[in-house]
Amino acid sequence: MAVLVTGGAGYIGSHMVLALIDAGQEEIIVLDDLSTGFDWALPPEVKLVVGDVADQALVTELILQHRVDAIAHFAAKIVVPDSVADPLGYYLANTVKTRALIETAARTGVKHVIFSSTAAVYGEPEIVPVPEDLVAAPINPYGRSKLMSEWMIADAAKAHGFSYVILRYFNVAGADPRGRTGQSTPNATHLIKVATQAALGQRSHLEVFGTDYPTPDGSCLRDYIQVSDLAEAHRVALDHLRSGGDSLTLNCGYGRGYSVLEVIEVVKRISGRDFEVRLSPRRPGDPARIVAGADRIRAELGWSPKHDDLDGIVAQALAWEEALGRRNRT
Ligand SMILES: NC(=O)c1ccc[n+]([C@@H]2O[C@H](COP(=O)([O-])OP(=O)(O)OC[C@H]3O[C@@H](n4cnc5c(N)ncnc54)[C@H](O)[C@@H]3O)[C@@H](O)[C@H]2O)c1
Ligand SMILES: O=c1ccn([C@@H]2O[C@H](COP(=O)(O)OP(=O)(O)O[C@H]3O[C@H](CO)[C@H](O)[C@H](O)[C@H]3O)[C@@H](O)[C@H]2O)c(=O)[nH]1
Repeated sequence: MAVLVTGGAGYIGSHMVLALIDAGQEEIIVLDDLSTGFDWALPPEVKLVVGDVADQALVTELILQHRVDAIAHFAAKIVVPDSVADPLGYYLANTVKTRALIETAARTGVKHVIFSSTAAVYGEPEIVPVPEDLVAAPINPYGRSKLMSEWMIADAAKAHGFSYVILRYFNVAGADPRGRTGQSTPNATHLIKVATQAALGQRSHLEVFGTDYPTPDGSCLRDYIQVSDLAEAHRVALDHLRSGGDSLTLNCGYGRGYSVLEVIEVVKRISGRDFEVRLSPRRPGDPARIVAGADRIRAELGWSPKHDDLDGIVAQALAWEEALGRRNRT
């Protein structure tokens, strides 16, 4: 039984590959077009195929040749403000290409699919922490592109007899505690990554996008989940499906929100470095607060996070950023 990991050379996918290896999964095939991923993010024993998830001939060949029983589909475009500027690009990358992949999976008899969805499907939820049953109402093209894919996967699973787990990630942060991989995208936009770069002097300053939100300090609230805990959620989801478990849609978060200003304070404290913070206008597409209702994944999969600690997440992000700086200098 082999697992096809699309987008496995990216940030979260490369942590999933490590989680699978650590759990003894023998055959792992990564399909990645390296648009934002890196071949060096993968251990040498993992087969990397450079290609597009929508290349149905290639994906069919990989599935049949390696007898793939499960696909973990990470490959996507992921930046909320970019999706506002380029909605058609996001619908192509995240919806149209997912359709092509799922069609290939259905035709070739793949049994299980794990899909990377997002808290962005909830939009501006009225209930926080947000439960999975809340009607999804995304407020940006990124969230809509992912919600459409969720619907396609659920419909196709019923029609074609595969099972799935849709994981709705909240804000993913941190790095492999053993330093094997981390978030490596140049010009990244994610708050914790940007703040650690500012702390290390790799950026001149950090902008806070919006201080007039209806939150305690006026900046946005997010639920930051450590990336290896998230990868472990995928691994237990795979075990669940392989042992005959039902299809599920689950939030991945800790159930606690931190504001942008709080995160910045933690980065300054943990790094011991001060940096310039500019208070700027709101960024398009940002919801004010989004925090996971986090009970269902524990109940359904027995998932038990090991890194639910913002200080630790920031320390990992700093360590990875320093390692990346050394790598880029050599
Ligand atoms: N980072 C977050 O906070 C976050 C939150 C919620 C959901 N997600 C989802 O998690 C998944 C992984 O995100 P990430 O943060 O690791 O991003 P990433 O950009 O590091 O990884 C995406 C990977 O997919 C590859 N890729 C993109 N399009 C492809 C295609 N058509 N064919 C083959 N490979 C392709 C890229 O090269 C990259 O390696 C995405 O689906 C994203 O929407 C991320
Ligand atoms: O330099 C920065 C970067 C971010 N922010 C703020 O920090 C918060 C978090 O922003 P990120 O860009 O780190 O993450 P998002 O919440 O926009 O989105 C992330 O989490 C979402 C789920 O909540 C989606 O899944 C998406 O893929 C993923 O990028 C937002 O309020 C944003 O405005 C800043 O103030 N300054």
